[in-house]
Amino acid sequence: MTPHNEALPGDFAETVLIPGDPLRAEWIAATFLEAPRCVNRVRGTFGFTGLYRGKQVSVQATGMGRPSFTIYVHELVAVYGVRTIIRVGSCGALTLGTPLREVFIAESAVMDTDVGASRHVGTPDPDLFRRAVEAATTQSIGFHVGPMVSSDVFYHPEPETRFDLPVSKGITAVDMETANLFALSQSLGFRALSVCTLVDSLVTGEETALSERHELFRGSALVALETARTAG
Ligand SMILES: O=P(O)(O)O[C@H]1O[C@H](CO)[C@@H](O)[C@H]1O
Ligand SMILES: O=c1cc[nH]c(=O)[nH]1
Repeated sequence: MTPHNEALPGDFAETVLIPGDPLRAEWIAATFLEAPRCVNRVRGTFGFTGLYRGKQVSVQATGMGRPSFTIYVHELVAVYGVRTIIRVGSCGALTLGTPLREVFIAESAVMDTDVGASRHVGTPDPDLFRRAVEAATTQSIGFHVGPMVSSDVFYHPEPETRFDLPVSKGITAVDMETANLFALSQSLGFRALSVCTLVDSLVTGEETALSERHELFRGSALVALETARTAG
C-alpha cells in the first residue's frame, strides 16, 4: 500500500494499462476484462485487475500531467513489481495527416522544452511497438505511427505558434505524459508503450465530443490489450 494506492502486494498484474482518466480505466476494465476487480479507489484514481483472453492485466489511472503520472508509474514499478506499462491516452493532432478518432502509436517522444536536443528523445520498447503495429493492422484499426511531443502546459498563451518547432521537426501529435513514460522506463527499468487516440486537432480546432470519449478508446485499448497478450 502507498499513500496513493490501496492495492495489496500481488493485486496488480505484471502488465498494466495506464489511461489518464479514471472513468476510462473503469470503462476499459468493464468492457474488455473478464472478472475485473477494483484494486484501488484512492482519490477516485481507479485501478482494476482482470483477465484479457486468458492473460492477467491491470488498468490503473494516472491523472493528468507529469507530477501525478510519475507517482503512479513509480509506485507500480517500485512497490508492485510491474514490468510492462502501456499508456492508453488521448492526444492532439498537430498535422492534417493525423485524423481525429484514429489511433496514434508513439515511435518516440520528447518534452516540448527539449525539442531539438536528441539526447532527450525517448522511445518505446521495440518489441511492444512492433506488436502494437501488428495488432492494429490485424484488427483493421486505423492508426498512425510517429514522433510525439509532450507538454506540461495544456492552455498556452500562444496557441497558434507553440508547436511550430516540433512540427518543423516532423512531430505529429501532442500529449502530456508519453515523453515522461519513456524517460521513466529507462530510469526505473520497465517496458513501455504509448497508444493514444487523437481526440482533437490543433490545426483545425475540431474536437471530439465528451459523449463519445469512452467509445473512442476502443481501438487504442484493443491495440494495448492485444500487445499485452502477445508480448507475454
Ligand atoms: O486523456 P489522457 O490520457 O489524460 O491524456 C491527455 O488528456 C489530458 C489533457 O486533456 C492529459 O493528461 C493529456 O495527456
Ligand atoms: O495533451 C493533450 C491532449 C489532447 N489534446 C491536446 O491538445 N493536448
